[in-house]
Amino acid sequence: MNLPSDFIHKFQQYLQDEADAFFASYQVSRKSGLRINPLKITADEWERISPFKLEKIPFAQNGYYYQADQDQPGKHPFHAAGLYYIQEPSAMFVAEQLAPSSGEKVLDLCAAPGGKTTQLAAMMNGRGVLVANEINSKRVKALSENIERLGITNAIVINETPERLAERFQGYFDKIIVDAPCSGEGMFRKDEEAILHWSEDKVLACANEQKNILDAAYLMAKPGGIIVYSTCTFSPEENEQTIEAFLMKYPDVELLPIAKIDGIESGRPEWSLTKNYELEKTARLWPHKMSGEGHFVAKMRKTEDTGSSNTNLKIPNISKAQLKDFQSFLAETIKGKTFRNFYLFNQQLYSLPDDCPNFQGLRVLRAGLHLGVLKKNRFEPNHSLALALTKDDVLHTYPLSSTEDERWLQYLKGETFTTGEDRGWILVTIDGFPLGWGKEAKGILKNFYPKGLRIKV
Ligand SMILES: C[S@@+](CC[C@H](N)C(=O)[O-])C[C@H]1O[C@@H](n2cnc3c(N)ncnc32)[C@H](O)[C@@H]1O
Repeated sequence: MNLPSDFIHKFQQYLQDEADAFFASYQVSRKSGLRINPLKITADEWERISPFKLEKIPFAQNGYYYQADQDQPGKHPFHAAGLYYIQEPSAMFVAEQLAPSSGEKVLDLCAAPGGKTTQLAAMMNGRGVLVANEINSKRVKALSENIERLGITNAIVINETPERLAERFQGYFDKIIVDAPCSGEGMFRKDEEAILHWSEDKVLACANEQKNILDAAYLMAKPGGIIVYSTCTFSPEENEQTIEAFLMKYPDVELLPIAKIDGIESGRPEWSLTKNYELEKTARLWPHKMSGEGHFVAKMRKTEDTGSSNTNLKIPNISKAQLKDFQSFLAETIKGKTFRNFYLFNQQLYSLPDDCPNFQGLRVLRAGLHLGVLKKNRFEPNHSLALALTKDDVLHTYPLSSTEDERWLQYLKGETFTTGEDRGWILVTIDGFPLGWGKEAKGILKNFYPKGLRIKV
């Protein structure tokens, strides 16, 4: 791998004796990670059924290293069933620092494709409000799909600039992650493009952008609210110096300590412009000190009250009579599970989180749980609903096995099945975990796995 010469020169200066070990890490193959989804499976159950050779990641609850030369977890049907999220190991450390609780109001400001969002959602366990925002209109679609796949029911996916979001969510959030766009020096092993696009100008441009994004995050935090800032780059301009500038601009913000475990080190106060020794509290994950690509993380608390702008949405916005076809679907398909906070938008029916904020007028891709669509005299369930259920929530399943035959592959390709029965909506499962819907009539199970997700033949 050919590292940019300016990059080598820069880190020889910064790292001195350590520089050779740092550069050598770029020549070693990287370790891949996956994080299991506790919304669907416990660690014990996963360790019993895992088809992959795994090793625990010490600093991330639910995180495992896998052997990329032996296994392809992205192609296993458990991936389509949302049992795990494939994530770079050191990235898993970031959301652990925010550690939201059930019921809190949480923002992931730069969220796509959803690594941190899905981790935060698992910690929130379906309660509270999780706003996942992504500025890029293509990347936000992948974010929305990942939220669906993992069965997350309390997220609102938004495609706005941080500034526009801040106008609407002033003083609203208990906890915010700013996983900032950066020069990606920790991506060099994974992505040659990151090397080609790197320059010192890019580092400085990213540092400017990061400061603007943090301004918006500051406005959106409640008094007492926590902001976790992270990058996957090493340049001090985007890390210690970005936080240094933030602390100088907002004197009410205080840095909070991060536990330095398992090879994780302190940030480098000596790399800040004012040698602010508080920056010792930040964390650096170095690829030559732990198994992962590297990250910088800072955890802060805002103390001042800077006003608030959001009000709750008025829900439900739909009458009991309009819900008639949905109620018939529930009676015929679902057992022992209720839904609330109904919200109808263009005939699409959602179940919103409790205390849902007013998102009207913003570009929203997904709000809470997408239940389905009200068609003329019938209700058609959405794929999101299938992935948010368990096999025990429904009257009928069509069980597929990941080991016995390849019918799961036929299902993911969109094929129909002959069942000989006529039971209506059926939850198709893989080893007991929902994969999607099928509709059975006159002995044929029609495939409702979304066309955009199907495996191409
Ligand atoms: C490091 S990535 C986020 C990764 C994500 N948090 C995850 O864990 O999967 C940074 C994101 O910031 C977005 N971004 C780029 N410029 C931005 C800006 N000016 N404001 C907010 N987000 C921006 C990028 O599109 C990108 O998706």
